[in-house]
Amino acid sequence: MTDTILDRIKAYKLTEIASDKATMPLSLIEEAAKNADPVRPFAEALRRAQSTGYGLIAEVKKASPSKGLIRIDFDPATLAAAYERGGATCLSVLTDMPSFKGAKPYLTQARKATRLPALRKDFMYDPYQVIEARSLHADCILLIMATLSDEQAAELEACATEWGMDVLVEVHDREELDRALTLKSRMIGVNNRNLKTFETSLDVTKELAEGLPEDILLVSESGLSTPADLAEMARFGARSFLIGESLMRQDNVEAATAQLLADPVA
Ligand SMILES: O=C(O)c1ccccc1NCC(=O)[C@H](O)[C@H](O)COP(=O)(O)O
Repeated sequence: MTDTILDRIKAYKLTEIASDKATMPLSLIEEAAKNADPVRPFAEALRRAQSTGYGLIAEVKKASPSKGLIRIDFDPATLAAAYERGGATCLSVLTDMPSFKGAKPYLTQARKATRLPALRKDFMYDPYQVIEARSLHADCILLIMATLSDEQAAELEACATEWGMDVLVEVHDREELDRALTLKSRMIGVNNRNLKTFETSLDVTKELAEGLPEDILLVSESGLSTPADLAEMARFGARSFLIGESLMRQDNVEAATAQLLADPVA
C-alpha cells in the first residue's frame, strides 16, 4: 500500500525527534519547561466562551500539505494579536516546518503577543516533544489518534498532564473516537478533514457528535469558513471550533474573526 501523508510525516518526525534529542538533551528541555510561563487554562477558556457564544481556537498557519502556501505576510505575533482582538478564545500554532512552514519559536511569539492559551499544533510521538511544548510555553498539546497507538496516546497524555497542560484528542471516525474516549482528556476534536486523503466534510462532525458523553467538550476542526458553518455545527452540538485557513486568507484577520463570531446561535 502507498504511504499516506501521515505516514510520511511520522517518518520524518521520528528522525527529527532523534536529532533534537541529540542536540538538546532532555534535561535542558525539562529545565526550560520548569521555567516557562504559568499554564493558561485552555479547555476551561473554551467551556467559558461556549457557554455564552462560540469557543474559537484560531490557528496560526502559514501553509499546509493540502493547500500549499496560505499566507505570504506571515508574522505569528501580529496574527495572534489580531485573532485576540477579533474575539478568539485560544490559539493553535503550527510548529512543524517540513509540511506547514511552521517553527517552534512561532508558538512562543504568538502566545507572548496575547493573553490567550495556546495549543502546540504538531505531530506528537514522544514525551520529549510534550515537555518541549511546555518549554515553548504551550498550554495544550494535540494528540492525533489516527497516527498513535492507544499506549502511545495514554503515555503522551500522562506526560502533558504531569506538566499541567490540557490535551486536545483528535479523531476522524467512530473507531478513533471510541479509543479517544478511553483517555482521561474530556476535550475531543473531530477533524472534518481526512488526514490521509484530505477529503473534508462537515458531515464528519455531525455523525460523531451524536451520542457523545455529556462531559465531553467537542471541538469541530477544519474546513469551517462561514457563520452558517458554525451555526450548522452548533445545531449538532459543537460550539467550539478550530479554524485556520479561512481566517489566514483574510486581509483583515481581526475583522474576519469578529464577523465569524458575531451572531452565535442560541
Ligand atoms: O491542513 C492540512 O492540509 C493537513 C494535512 C495533513 C495533516 C494535517 C493537516 N492539517 C491540520 C489541521 O487539522 C488543520 O490545520 C486545522 O484543523 C485547521 O483546519 P483549516 O481551518 O481547514 O485550516
